[in-house]
Amino acid sequence: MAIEDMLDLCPGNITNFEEKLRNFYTEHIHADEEIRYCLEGSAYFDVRDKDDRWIRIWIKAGDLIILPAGIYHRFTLDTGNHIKLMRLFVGEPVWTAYNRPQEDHPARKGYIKSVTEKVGVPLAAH
Ligand SMILES: CSCCC(=O)C(=O)O
Repeated sequence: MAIEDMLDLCPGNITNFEEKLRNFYTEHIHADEEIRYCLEGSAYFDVRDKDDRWIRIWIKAGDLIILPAGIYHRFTLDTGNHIKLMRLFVGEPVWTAYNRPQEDHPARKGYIKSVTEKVGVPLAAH
């Protein structure tokens, strides 16, 4: 069963806006895929490359982003200070964030395993 909700993120629109943004920008993983469709505005999702350097992804209206369970990431608004996102879930919505380090979390282990299998060599993957 697929479920969706809407997040309209801008100052004044959300209770505890600053705290939410601080949490989104703290590096973390989720136990499920993070699926987001951008309807308005823009923002950044950051993920890590294999050398643990940040890769910044700028998403804008019409973009869909899917982050696999267990991948370290963070999120922030850009200077437009607004994004409207559809959050899509497979099954019950789960958005619990587990802050880094999470090397023993099952989702993290699963992510490392899948990346290692795809690349064909063991990776200290991020
Ligand atoms: C505003 S959606 C992206 C932020 C995030 O990573 C989360 O939902 O935990």
